[in-house]
This record gives sequence, C-alpha cells and structure tokens, in this order.
Amino acid sequence: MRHFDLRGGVMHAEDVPIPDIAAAVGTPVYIYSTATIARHARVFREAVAATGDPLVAYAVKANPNQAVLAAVARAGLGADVVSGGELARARAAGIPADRIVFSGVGKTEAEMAFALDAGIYQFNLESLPEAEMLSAVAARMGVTAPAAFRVNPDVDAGTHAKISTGKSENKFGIPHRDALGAYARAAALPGLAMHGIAVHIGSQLTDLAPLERAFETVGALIAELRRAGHDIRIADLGGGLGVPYDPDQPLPPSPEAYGVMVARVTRGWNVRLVFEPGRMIVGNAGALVTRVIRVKEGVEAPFVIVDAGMNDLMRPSLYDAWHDIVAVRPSGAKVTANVVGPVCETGDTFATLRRIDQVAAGDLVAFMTAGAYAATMAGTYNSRPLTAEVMVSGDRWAVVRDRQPIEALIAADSVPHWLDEENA
Ligand SMILES: Cc1ncc(COP(=O)(O)O)c(C=O)c1O
Ligand SMILES: N[C@@H](CCCC[NH3+])C(=O)O
Repeated sequence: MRHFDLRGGVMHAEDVPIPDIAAAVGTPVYIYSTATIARHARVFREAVAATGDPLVAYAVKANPNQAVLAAVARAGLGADVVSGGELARARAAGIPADRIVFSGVGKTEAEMAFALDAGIYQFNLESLPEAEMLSAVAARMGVTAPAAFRVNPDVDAGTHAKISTGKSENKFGIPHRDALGAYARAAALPGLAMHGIAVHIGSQLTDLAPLERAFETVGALIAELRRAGHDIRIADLGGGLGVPYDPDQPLPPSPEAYGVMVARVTRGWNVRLVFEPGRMIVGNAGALVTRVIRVKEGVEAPFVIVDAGMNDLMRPSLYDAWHDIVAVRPSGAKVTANVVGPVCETGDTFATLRRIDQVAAGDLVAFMTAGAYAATMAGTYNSRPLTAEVMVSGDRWAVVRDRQPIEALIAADSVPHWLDEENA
C-alpha cells in the first residue's frame, strides 16, 4: 500500500490531495505520512522480533521533527541520538530514557552529563579518551554509565563514500583489533559499566553481505571479550538498511531478509540486540512538494526551475543522490529535462537529462523519498528561510513546522553598535 499515490489524476498524501496542502501552506513544503511511519516501524519490529526482545531505536538524525518523533514513540520505538539536542527532542516527544542510546564521535562533557542525568540505556563510545571523559563525568555525578564501544570492523559497506562509516580510514569507532585492549582499559575506569558492543558501517546499504561480515566480527569479539572476563549483555547492530529511491533500480534487501540474516548470525550470542534504523522508518514517508517557477530553454534540454533548492534538499548535490521526480497532476506527456533550483550554485541540480513528466510554470512537482536526511539537513543559503513541514493522517493534515519567516533570519543577526553609530 502506497501512501503517496495518484487518485483521479492528482497525487494524494494518504487521503489528502497535495494541491490542497500547497494552496494553503505554499511551496516548497515537506509532507509526511503518519501511516507510512507506523507501517515501517511495525514492519521493522516484526522483521527483527525473532531475535528476542530487541530495542529498536529510531535514528533521530534521519528526521527529528517533533511530530515524526511522536509518531515513532507511539509505534513503540526508542531513539538513537547523536547530540544533546537530539536527546532533548527525543525526551520532549515522550521517548523513555531507557529506550535511548547515545552514538557519535564527539560527545561533550555537557552532553554526557545531560544523558546521565536522563538515565539513558547505553552510551556507544568511539574511543578510549571518550571513555575516560565519560568515566570522569559519571564518577563526579556519583553514577555508573552503561556503555559499549563501537567497533570499526573495516568492511566496505558498498555505499557512497560520504556515508560509509565502517572502513578503517573512517573516523568512527575503535579498530576491531584494538577492542580487547580498549575494553580492558575502560573496565578499569570508575563509573563505567562496559556491558555492550556496537557497530554501524554506513547508510543506504543495498547489500546484506557487508553487514553480515561486520556482525560476524562483533560475534567473534563478544566471545573473546567474555573469555577475558567482560560481561557483555547488549549488542547494538546500528542502522543502515537501504530504501528504494529509483524505481528502475533493483529493490534493496527487505527488512524481512535483514531480520533473517541477523537471526542466523546472532544465534547463540545470548545478548539483547539493539537496532538503529533511520532511513528505513521515514525515508519513504515523506515527499518534498515544489512549484515550477519557470521552464528555461537549454542547449541540450530545458531547465525546469523549481522553487525548492539545494538548501531545502541537499542530498542530490552532496551525494549525487537520486530522488524520483513526479508531477502532482501528470498529463501523461514526458520530456527530457534538467530539474534545478533557484540557488546560485551549479550544484543546485536535482536531475540532469532525466525523463520526467512534462510540466509548465505553476505546476506542482514532488521529490519522492524525502522523509529522511532531507528537511533535517536544510539550511538557509541564499537567505532562503527553512521550509514548512506538514503531516497527514487519513484525511487530516496539520502543519508540523511553520515556514520560517525571513524576519526570523534577519532578527537572528545583530549589527554592532559602532556601525549603528556611524550610520546615524
Ligand atoms: C550510529 C548510527 N546509527 C544509525 C544510523 C542510521 O542509519 P540509517 O538511516 O541508514 O538506518 C546512522 C546513520 O548512518 C548512524 O550513524
Ligand atoms: N545524510 C546521509 C545519511 C547519513 C547517515 C548519517 N549517519 C544521506 O542523506 O543519505
């Protein structure tokens, strides 16, 4: 069941005609489907249920809108956070602290204290100096921090270099060969309980084999760590499962196939598993709806200039990512075109020489699969305020983030008094 689909020739988000939202809220606008989020959360939980009583901790970075987090919380998921800000958001959405894990390579003392005070489930530590800092903060607060080391298994995840995290040259985790020594050192520190081990090798993975290799490394380490006397009870297998972006490409592995692989590889580990899916939960729950400003002649093909720019959806310019581009009221005619935004950068290009629905000035166009790493990575370059976000549920819809007024951008700056005085 698709929650963004044509009905009577008009694209709907669940039961809401998208032109109604665009008319009321303006464009560009992100639109999220509550039903898709709920369904993906359920599908993922069911896919990994055979592994016991796992914690499925949604990777907040994928989409931290409070409404999205509320939908995730309602689906019973926990949260994987990478900053104090994400922790505050997860708590504000009602996600219980004992379902929150804290990842990330640069946690600060203040963030550690905040998370200890909240009572989170586990810190995923990425270096010995980080363990030493957490130990000091916990000891000062008179508490014990539940912790894991994230190991870097040195596997090629086969994804875009900028979102690959499990190669030895990447900044993430500690080299798997150093793990035993690191656990020995950390176990001797006060205020730390090293009961976990974690891994995450990258995002938008379309092949299960590298994941399986990484998990095998974790399994071998669990056995070695236990032999060395460490009481390992939790294995966090990270996120990374890819989602379909381009309908002409083979489908990525299903959550079911992933769950079967995980159950096979982790059999006998005797741990509680943690998963950190992000994109899989929200990627296909969102679309970015934009309006064609004008169509300009080009040498090879026309330029369809839309009112969304790379500041609103950065993935194509950052990773050459593909987002399907469809007309909200397709006429049936097709054209080969370049789809670009208004930002003054050549990289502000969403598609080059792509076969798309023929559109004209004023038409609405949707960028699909824009629920993950989309609105959250937006910026205000070219003084373009942050765009509005809307959530639908059946025939209801609500603005879940107001369009930022330009006045807010201007008011955030201040002019030093000497310039004011000289102007006077
Ligand atoms: C530590 C960690 N966990 C989970 C995720 C979520 O990954 P994905 O959205 O690919 O599931 C990420 C992002 O890649 C991450 O860095
Ligand atoms: N931002 C990336 C994913 C990075 C995941 C962060 N660990 C993307 O859009 O695909």
